[in-house]
Amino acid sequence: MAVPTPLNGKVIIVTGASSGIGKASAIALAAEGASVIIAARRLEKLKEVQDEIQKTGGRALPIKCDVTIREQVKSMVREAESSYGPIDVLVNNAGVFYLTLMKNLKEEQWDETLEVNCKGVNNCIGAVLCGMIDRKRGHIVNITSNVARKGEKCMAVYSGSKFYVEGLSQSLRKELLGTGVKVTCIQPGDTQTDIGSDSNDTEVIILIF
Ligand SMILES: NC(=O)C1=CN([C@@H]2O[C@H](COP(=O)(O)OP(=O)(O)OC[C@H]3O[C@@H](n4cnc5c(N)ncnc54)[C@H](OP(=O)(O)O)[C@@H]3O)[C@@H](O)[C@H]2O)C=CC1
Ligand SMILES: N[C@@H](C=O)C(=O)O
Repeated sequence: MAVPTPLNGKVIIVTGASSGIGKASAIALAAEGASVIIAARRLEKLKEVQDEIQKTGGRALPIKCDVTIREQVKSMVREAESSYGPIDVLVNNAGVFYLTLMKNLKEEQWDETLEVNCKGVNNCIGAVLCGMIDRKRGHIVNITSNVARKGEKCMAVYSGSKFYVEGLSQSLRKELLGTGVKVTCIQPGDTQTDIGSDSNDTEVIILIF
């Protein structure tokens, strides 16, 4: 007989679940009995994660979604709810990271970092929040970073983007007091994933390696 767990039957969205921390989190949550919606841009990778979850008897629904595009996020949440029911937990994990010195003006990387790490978080929260408030329950989990509380060189824009999420979370937590909706930030330590592998600031690469 299956042992009941606190996550049994919960409906949980994990963004950025096609690799790294999001993928590992989705697999772990499904193993605890949650129905997991796995969202990211690379559908083929999401399907591999779904296969891995289903092989051990878990439930996972892959949905292609770019968190920077608000309409795609709303549609992902609609599809998730029509398949699995109301969202209990949103894990805002999708993120990008470039190691770069600000003076080297990697402007496209700055913009992408803010689009994904800040606006993507707004879009995802915006798509689930009213439903959670109406149901008087829900949990928003934001993946930030150690550099969300203390800056480090070569990470100015990334660190700023994660400070943003910490600030948003503190304010939202106060705004939601008494509603039954919780907000949590998690600051993972350094984890070996593909993040940062597209960094191409040669000065940083020379500095670090
Ligand atoms: N690794 C580490 O040391 C640490 C990581 N973190 C944070 O953890 C989170 C996960 O990072 P990690 O697992 O390391 O990195 P990965 O690069 O392995 O994962 C990042 C995920 O984000 C997704 N993603 C990126 N852009 C978008 C987008 N526009 N829309 C939807 N999904 C997107 C990617 O999927 P796809 O490309 O398929 O869209 C991918 O699944 C990030 O927020 C990161 O800042 C925090 C502290 C330490
Ligand atoms: N390693 C950094 C990015 O992934 C971090 O600690 O946030």
